[in-house]
Amino acid sequence: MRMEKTVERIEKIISIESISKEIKGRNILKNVSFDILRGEILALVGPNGAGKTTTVRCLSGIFNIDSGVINKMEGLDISVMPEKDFFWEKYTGWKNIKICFDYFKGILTREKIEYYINMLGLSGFLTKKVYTYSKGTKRKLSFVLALLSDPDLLILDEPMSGLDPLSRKNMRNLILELNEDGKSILLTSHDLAEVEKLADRVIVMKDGKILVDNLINDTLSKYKSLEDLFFDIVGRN
Ligand SMILES: Nc1ncnc2c1ncn2[C@@H]1O[C@H](COP(=O)(O)OP(=O)(O)OP(=O)(O)O)[C@@H](O)[C@H]1O
Repeated sequence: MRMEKTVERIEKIISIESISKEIKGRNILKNVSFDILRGEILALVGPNGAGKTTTVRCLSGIFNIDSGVINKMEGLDISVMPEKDFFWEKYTGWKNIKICFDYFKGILTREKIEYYINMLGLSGFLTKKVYTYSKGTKRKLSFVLALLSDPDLLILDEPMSGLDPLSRKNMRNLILELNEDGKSILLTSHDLAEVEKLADRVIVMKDGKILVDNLINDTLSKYKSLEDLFFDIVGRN
């Protein structure tokens, strides 16, 4: 994980205390607790079905929690890039951006939006209708839409799925830039090499529970890579 960065580890912007969520009679989240700290890039990893997206949905208010508490700092602006893209598919990329831009009353300048679009290599696609986009291009548009509210906390649910290697690198650089500009970031990913490059802290989930919280370089240094640690911890539990 990133060695060179000093994160202010004091200010909790979100505190999740023992949340549980049942869906269709199954306990999907079981007493999940963790904090999100200002200025950090926090990654949530875990096998398929671990409960990462459910956690994100509880945080963003799409799901109500059955028990526990989510304390958010007052005035905190949160934006979510959902796992499943949501667009007006019959409109062009530009029109989708315009609708969200107007909704957020143009908080971001046009220059800034164009910068994001160029960083992600999206400019050539925006005059085309969204239903014609590939999976990766949709992810890039979804990312831009999530940025239009200029949030304090950006929640990215598998932002890089379907992206080619160059697009991944560009998105990674943009995430790092956004973080340097002061945004806190929570992301989920299956790409552990990518997580190692991005995250300040990693949480490992499985079966609706947290196996490891606060995974930082000290713990990781005992392993060759985050992937090795993941196989060890997830395999044992
Ligand atoms: N709407 C739903 N109806 C029924 N089961 C659901 C629903 N949403 C989630 N689940 C179940 O909850 C569990 C956790 O799913 P979730 O999508 O949160 O996991 P995940 O860690 O994000 O997985 P993945 O890595 O595959 O995206 C899974 O067993 C899933 O089948």
